[in-house]
Amino acid sequence: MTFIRVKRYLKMPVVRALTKVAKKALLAPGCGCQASAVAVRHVSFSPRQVTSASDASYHSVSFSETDHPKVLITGGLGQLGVGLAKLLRKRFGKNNVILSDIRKPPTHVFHSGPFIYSDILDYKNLREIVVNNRITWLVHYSALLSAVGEANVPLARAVNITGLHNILDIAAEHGLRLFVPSTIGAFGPTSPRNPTPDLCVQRPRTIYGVSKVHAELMGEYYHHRYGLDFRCLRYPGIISADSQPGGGTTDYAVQIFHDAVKTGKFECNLKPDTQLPMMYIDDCLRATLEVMEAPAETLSMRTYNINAMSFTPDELAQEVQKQLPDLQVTYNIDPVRQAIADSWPMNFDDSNARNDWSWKHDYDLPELVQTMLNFIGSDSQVAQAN
Ligand SMILES: NC(=O)C1=CN([C@@H]2O[C@H](COP(=O)(O)OP(=O)(O)OC[C@H]3O[C@@H](n4cnc5c(N)ncnc54)[C@H](O)[C@@H]3O)[C@@H](O)[C@H]2O)C=CC1
Ligand SMILES: CC(=O)[C@H](N)C(=O)O
Repeated sequence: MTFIRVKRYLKMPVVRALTKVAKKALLAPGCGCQASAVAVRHVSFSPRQVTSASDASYHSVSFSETDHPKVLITGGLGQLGVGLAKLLRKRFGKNNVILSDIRKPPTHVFHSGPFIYSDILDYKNLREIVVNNRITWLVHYSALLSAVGEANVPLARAVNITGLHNILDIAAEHGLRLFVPSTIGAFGPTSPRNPTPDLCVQRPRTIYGVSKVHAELMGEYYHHRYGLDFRCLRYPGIISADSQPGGGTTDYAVQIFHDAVKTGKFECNLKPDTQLPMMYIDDCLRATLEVMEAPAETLSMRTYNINAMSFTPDELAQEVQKQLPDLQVTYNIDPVRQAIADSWPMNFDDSNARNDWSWKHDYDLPELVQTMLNFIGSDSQVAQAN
């Protein structure tokens, strides 16, 4: 039994390739005891993989496409994770989707399905969760977004880059299907901005953007080198009514709705003519599920742009004013966010996603505004009644 497991383990492409590298280093001329210790330290995956050998083979062999996936969402208490868990639980069953984060979940989230503490910087804890829960899909949402990332570069580098390395290694070792979102922020001032295609110059000027280009490239590298089933969508700015954004450049497009309903006044931190690609959360989460379920042969790429609409603060304000004519909008520009927005795409070309796996958005600007106001309006009426 042990023999069979070790054989299966050695058959995993990632282990095979990494074992070769380790062997080569160990067999290099003049390589004695001391040198082998150095080699093992250099190939730092080695201790991680040796200790998880039997579990790794079990998981990679046992997953069948006809089974429901067992999903782990990291960073699940942010703007997107709770909504994604709800959608995936509807499809795969409540107990097949585990939300995780380093924050304490609100009561309604805690009672809505499995929640677990997971710090993506803690490799062993992450591995334990994947093994004990027989995880087959990993949706990696933990990140520091563009504006908060610029405010704390060392933390953004740790979470967005070191954390991603842990995720990639775990996913490769355990044969997981891995989704990592990228962003319009993975492009920079030298990228074509209107429209921005999938493949072009990517020289972002934020730690967030740099870390996301790194994630795209590392995921694709692991896919080609080790067969990791890596899938990635570049999201536009996401707009949601029942979850708050986590400190990005596109956050204004959520805040305007709350302020419009609650105070009738909104102070915008971007210039009125700053055009950015945006999407309603339901479209974003559906796209995520669709690309995760897409047959591998339909994916001509592993990283796709997706888009729904593009607008400026002025255009958004005018659309909101059609419903709430008394809304007053003023502008107080945040230079950090403005500089970031000025380097990002104005329009996103998502034709590859539309052609390859039939991506199609449901919400344009008028439907987005109507939906947001209905949701926030009814919510504030309930709050006032209570
Ligand atoms: N919301 C948006 O407009 C867009 C989001 N994305 C991407 O989608 C993903 C999810 O985004 P949001 O939910 O908006 O982000 P968010 O900022 O709202 O949430 C991120 C979560 O990561 C968690 N986190 C931070 N450090 C962690 C650690 N060490 N271990 C585990 N969790 C940790 C935080 O506690 C937080 O709950 C991110 O990767 C983001 O880059 C991409 C483009 C647009
Ligand atoms: C577009 C994003 O990635 C995010 N909302 C941000 O503004 O940082």
